[in-house]
Amino acid sequence: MSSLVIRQISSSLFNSIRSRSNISLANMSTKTKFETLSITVPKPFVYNVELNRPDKLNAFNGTMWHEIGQCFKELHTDPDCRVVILSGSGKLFTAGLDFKAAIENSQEWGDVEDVGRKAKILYKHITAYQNSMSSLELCHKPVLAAVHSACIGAGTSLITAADMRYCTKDAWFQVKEIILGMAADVGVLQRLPKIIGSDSLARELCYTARKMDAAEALSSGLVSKVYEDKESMMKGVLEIAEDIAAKSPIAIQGTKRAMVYSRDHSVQEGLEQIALYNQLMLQSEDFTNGVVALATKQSDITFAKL
Ligand SMILES: CCC/C=C/C=C/C(=O)SCCNC(=O)CCNC(=O)[C@H](O)C(C)(C)COP(=O)(O)OP(=O)(O)OC[C@H]1O[C@@H](n2cnc3c(N)ncnc32)[C@H](O)[C@@H]1OP(=O)(O)O
Repeated sequence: MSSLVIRQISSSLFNSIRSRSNISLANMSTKTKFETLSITVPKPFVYNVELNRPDKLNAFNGTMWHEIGQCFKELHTDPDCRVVILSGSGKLFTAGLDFKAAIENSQEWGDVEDVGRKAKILYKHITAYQNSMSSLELCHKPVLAAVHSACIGAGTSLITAADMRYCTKDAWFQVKEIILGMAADVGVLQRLPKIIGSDSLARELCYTARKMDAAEALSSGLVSKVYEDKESMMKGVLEIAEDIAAKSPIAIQGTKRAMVYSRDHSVQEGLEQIALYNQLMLQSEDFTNGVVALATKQSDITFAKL
């Protein structure tokens, strides 16, 4: 064995021990407290963000819109978080827009007479809500949506900004905005056709607001897997999340960034983006350690926090 490989192996083992010692149990507790979200850490590096207004069917009020954006912005830079599971508490995932809160909030622009000024206020709200949804995508950590029972309106927009989706067999999805007399404006029209790969089916769902059941969600590619019930879903999704959390965070975050970027750019632009990323990241210890582990058949490799 060459001295270079020996040096690499010792560096790899050192980093592996250092990474393990970096996993501080003190950090694995609920962090920032949110009013409408519950954050827990079920396994090292795996966070569970739960929509937590069960008595209001997890409907989106102003606070929830704001806190989702705030939460994913924080998780984006949290080195203890490598993967996020997004679920809902109570009887269903979410009933979508809280129409009672929406009626109250409309007073802010309802009293303004001039159409241009009203429009400006509405624009501010719409773009803030869009940013809240997009925060899942802008967060470099993979987000796994776990849906049980109903996922309506804003909820369907929310899960289309996640990386992967899973559901229970009693789950159903609805793009309901058309019934409210509005064109959906927080991401589902943009993201759904690309996820399910059928523009025709996406338009049918958005124009008719018909419910899509779990079997159709699976066959159309909206979800990756259907589970018997919420308990088995949470267990199964946690296993997938743990698997991802054990991988190099540089590799996982780079992969997410490349896939989000490539969805919206040409193949050539995507190739350039990943070449620029990897010209830096292939110099990281994760790459050296990963290759050495493979070459020396080490199976328990761990990676330092990022
Ligand atoms: C710029 C903003 C862009 C965002 C736009 C987003 C748009 C959308 O999200 S459109 C979708 C809006 N949501 C709905 O239309 C869902 C309406 N609710 C239902 O269909 C049913 O409630 C549901 C199937 C979710 C559950 O049915 P279930 O029989 O189990 O419960 P209910 O007896 O119907 O409801 C229990 C109480 O919850 C209240 N409630 C239900 N949904 C909402 C909601 N979205 N917002 C506020 N409150 C909701 C319902 O009124 C009942 O209250 P109470 O009568 O006081 O017991």
